[in-house]
Amino acid sequence: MSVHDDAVRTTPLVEVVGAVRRYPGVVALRGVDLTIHAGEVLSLTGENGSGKSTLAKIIGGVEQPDEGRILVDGRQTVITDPSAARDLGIVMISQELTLAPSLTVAENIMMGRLPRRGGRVDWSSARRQAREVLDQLDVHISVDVPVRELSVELQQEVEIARAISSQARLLILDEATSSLSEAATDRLLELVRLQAQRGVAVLMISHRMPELYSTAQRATVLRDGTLVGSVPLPSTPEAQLVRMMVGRDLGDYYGSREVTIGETVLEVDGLVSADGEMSPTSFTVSAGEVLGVAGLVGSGKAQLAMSLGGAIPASGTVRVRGKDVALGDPRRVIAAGIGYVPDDRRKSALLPVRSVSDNLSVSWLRRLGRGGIIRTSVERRRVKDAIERYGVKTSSPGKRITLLSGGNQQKVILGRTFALGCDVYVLSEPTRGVDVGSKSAIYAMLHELASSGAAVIVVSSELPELIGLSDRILVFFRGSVCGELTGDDISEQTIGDLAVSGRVHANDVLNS
Ligand SMILES: Nc1ncnc2c1ncn2[C@@H]1O[C@H](COP(=O)(O)OP(=O)(O)OP(=O)(O)O)[C@@H](O)[C@H]1O
Repeated sequence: MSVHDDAVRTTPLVEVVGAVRRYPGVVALRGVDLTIHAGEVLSLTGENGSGKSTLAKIIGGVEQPDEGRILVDGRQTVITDPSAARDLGIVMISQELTLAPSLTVAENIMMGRLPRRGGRVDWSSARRQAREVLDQLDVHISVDVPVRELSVELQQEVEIARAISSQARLLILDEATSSLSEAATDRLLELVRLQAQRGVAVLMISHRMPELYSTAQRATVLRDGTLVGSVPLPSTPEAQLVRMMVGRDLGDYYGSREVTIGETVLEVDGLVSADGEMSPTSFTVSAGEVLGVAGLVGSGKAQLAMSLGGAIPASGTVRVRGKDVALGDPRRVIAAGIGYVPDDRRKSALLPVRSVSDNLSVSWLRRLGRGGIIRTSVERRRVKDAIERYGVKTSSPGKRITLLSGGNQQKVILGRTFALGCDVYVLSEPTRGVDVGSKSAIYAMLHELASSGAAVIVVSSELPELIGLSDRILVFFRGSVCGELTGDDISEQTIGDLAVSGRVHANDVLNS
């Protein structure tokens, strides 16, 4: 008998009964129940804004329910704050990093439970324990460097190391894999399975279906703050789970369009990123074409998007409809007709203290400019149209953007960029954090942009998405393009081989 079979017969580790959470203008949870047992991996799924993070925060002590009860080991409990949750063995890892940037890796991992000897902190033991847990995660960094010197991905790994080493009884992962590389994601999921075998309960929020199907034993589905139901995994077909989430069949998920490739719109010649991570790169993209860009983390694909979007210094030639684009300056890049969506929305795309409305209109105003004279009624209508068109879930256009759920923030960024009427769109990880239903709507919009004559570049680490959308795919390996695929040559196998080794293996037959 598995730990899971055992678990479901016993008292749940955590039980939420009738949770209600209201925010100004929105009821995020409307009486939701959830149970999770020791040794179980439970996936919490649902569309953007359906209440998943709110429920996770209630269990993690970050938010208090307005109504409802929480039972831990069958006993009613008030989880007043995250430290009370930690005392109960509940540890949450979210997308927002909670590390102390000026402290070292070891200090962060061991924070709050530094080993002592003779009344003093035993630093050598602390460093050794931190090292051991990083080794488990296969993360090879010095435990003595301050966390602020690490990349976002490595910081996320330190966060995970801290949670894993804290002897948690319930681990909550709120889209914890979204900024991890493929390899790091695989390692984390393996560790999740291992923790569950040891009796730890794991509550996992992710919009990536393959992750849920490979790791969770059950899915609890929320829609608009209500519980739709719980189903076993992996035996529940994906289409059924999606229907529970979005309330309808998604049909032709990636969509399609009549591909009419027109004249060359974008010419890239010898483009090099100043950080040296991308070697000279040349290609063209035509009107009506969707060009996919694949590659592992660190392959140079992110530098391509950032260089084209003006987010990092770069040299070489980029032309839009024959006109040179000034590189390294986001404003001039937009003015030259390139709409860019970066992958790190929190850092570089949002105006965090401003409203949904301001965040939607910021780039229109920049592009339309006209001395800053825009009639507010016109702008209000544009904002309202964009909210409807892109399915942004917000109680009002005046709501502060950071109070929207993560996926809805992403839809605002895409919406404002799509509305620019550019010749070229460069979209880096466009559907990160976006739910399945909205992904499908975004794919339809990408087809629409291409059909209307734009040249679209999609940089993505999700292969099914790239394959479903692209007419042609460039694969990066160690800083350069190592392959260009079209038609039947496009497959997960060929892209994967090129991305990992820079070449196609003998058993992948390429049409030459
Ligand atoms: N602090 C807050 N103030 C106001 N509204 C909030 C706040 N936090 C969340 N909300 C709203 O509550 C609803 C549920 O948000 P929540 O973040 O729980 O959704 P989610 O299912 O996790 O979405 P996603 O998949 O996009 O992360 C949304 O409408 C959101 O805008």
